[in-house]
Amino acid sequence: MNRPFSAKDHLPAQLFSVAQIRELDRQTIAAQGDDGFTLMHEAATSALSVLQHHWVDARKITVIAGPGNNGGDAFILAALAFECGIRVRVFTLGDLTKQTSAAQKALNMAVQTGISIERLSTASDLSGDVLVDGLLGTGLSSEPRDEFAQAIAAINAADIPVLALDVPSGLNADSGVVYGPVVKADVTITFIGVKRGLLTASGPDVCGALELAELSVIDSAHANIVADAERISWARLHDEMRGLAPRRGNAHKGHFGHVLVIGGESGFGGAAMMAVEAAGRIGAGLVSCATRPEHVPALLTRRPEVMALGVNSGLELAPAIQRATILAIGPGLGQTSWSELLLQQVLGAQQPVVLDADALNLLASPGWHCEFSERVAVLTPHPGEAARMLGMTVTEVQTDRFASARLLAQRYQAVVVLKGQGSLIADPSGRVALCTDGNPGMSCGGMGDVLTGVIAALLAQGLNAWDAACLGVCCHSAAADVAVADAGVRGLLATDLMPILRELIN
Ligand SMILES: NC(=O)C1=CN([C@@H]2O[C@H](COP(=O)(O)OP(=O)(O)OC[C@H]3O[C@@H](n4cnc5c(N)ncnc54)[C@H](OP(=O)(O)O)[C@@H]3O)[C@@H](O)[C@H]2O)[C@@H](O)CC1
Ligand SMILES: Nc1ncnc2c1ncn2[C@@H]1O[C@H](COP(=O)(O)OP(=O)(O)O)[C@@H](O)[C@H]1O
Ligand SMILES: [K+]
Repeated sequence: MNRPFSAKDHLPAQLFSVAQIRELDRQTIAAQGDDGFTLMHEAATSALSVLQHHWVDARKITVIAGPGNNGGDAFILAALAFECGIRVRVFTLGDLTKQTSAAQKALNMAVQTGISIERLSTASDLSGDVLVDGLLGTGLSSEPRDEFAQAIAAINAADIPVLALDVPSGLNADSGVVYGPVVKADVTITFIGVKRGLLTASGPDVCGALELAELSVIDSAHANIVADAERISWARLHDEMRGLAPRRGNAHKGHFGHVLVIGGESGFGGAAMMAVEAAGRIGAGLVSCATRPEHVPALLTRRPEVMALGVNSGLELAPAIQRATILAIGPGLGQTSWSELLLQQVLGAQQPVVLDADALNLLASPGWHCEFSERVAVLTPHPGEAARMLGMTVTEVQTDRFASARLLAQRYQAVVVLKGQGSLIADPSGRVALCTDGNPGMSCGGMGDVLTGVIAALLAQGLNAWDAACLGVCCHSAAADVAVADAGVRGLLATDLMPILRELIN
């Protein structure tokens, strides 16, 4: 098996909000005692070396510079490239009378080298070996306005590799949201720290290869500012030994917990079966399943190891709950009176619990809200479920995934996994981790059910809610990455992950 390696593992663990980056920026510039030109020069220097590293043969580049400091970076890069013997064309856009003094100096530096500086228009010829996108950085405030939108479209249409400075123009680097047109970069060199939005929602779709130049940010600034979120991946957690301890020889099944999966209303039996199988493959000592009786034969045929309980009225559930050490409810649960009766009993029990899918939809409905401050609980909503739980639209949830995950964790007093590209794990104290594993092959039915089983089995083996959620999300996503490595993303099935989960967890 290929060792799963996140393409993001060269990046540090610390992820920052844009406000934090601006503060690191501000404190460093204050200490340097200038208007920011020194830091800008350093940013441009590192960007040029990234350009030359990725495009060794680049002899002719076109630089597109906006009116802000992102444009400032671009002007200096143009000047430095010219001095290295690269042919450079620079196009500008926007109101340059609004330039900061650092950006003005940057423009002057480019002018003084003798580079031709032109206004970008629809007739401009975007040619060369590389396009440098210095249009908009962290200062983007909304959907790119007219001429910026046209410029972005022209950059994307040019069919020339793009190096984005700091942020692909049009991407909100704080949230990962794209409001409208956005540059699709081949490489993004981001400055000072990794902005959290580059790694979640649409961020990874437009950054291309992401590189970081930390620049000479002063130590005292870093000491004052605690990163907003932590980047995690399977390889990182594994290297830091944040997983399960090796089993001792004298172990028995009672040491590894008993997961009871509850779900599988008529027509949805497979969901519960997938959670069951994943829990087994991650190493739960025992796995039971309470489901509609009609699903029991199929379940036992696929997995005779499971203890299958056919539940009709719902009242048969109590003894099974008593025997379990971990409850996992939701996969295929439905929202019928049967589902409600099962959920009620789970909410009345004490064991650590994983809640997913329809269990979350029920929790979101009137009269069902509850908090888990007295109980170990992991909630795993996708953005649609999160929207129902927060009384928002999906767009509102995604507009600030970090805030949405934190709000849910706080409201439910539980660890929350907000799923989707760049899955977030949040706890009630506001701590957030972002998983950089995973791929769009996972956008298929049943993937979430597998995750439920994975997290339940990690709880069963003694991890706390935070560690089980972080390790579970990374293991699940890394398994999907292994699964698509040779065969591609289309056609991945949730059950394809099962044997890989087993190899990874060992
Ligand atoms: N020394 C330093 O400070 C360092 C800074 N660094 C660099 O600075 C960048 C941040 O610079 P920044 O704050 O000037 O913002 P930036 O991204 O250039 O955009 C602002 C301009 O865009 C415009 N604009 C905004 N929204 C728009 C829209 N929707 N559609 C159209 N236009 C829009 C806005 O105009 P306004 O809306 O105000 O009229 C304004 O003119 C950062 O990403 C990094 O690259 C690094 O070099 C490290 C050192
Ligand atoms: N594009 C993607 N990139 C990374 N992970 C993804 C992507 N699409 C889906 N996933 C992951 O796949 C799983 C899908 O879960 P969910 O939507 O609950 O599926 P289901 O309800 O069908 O079981 C989640 O863990 C989610 O994070
Ligand atoms: K940019």
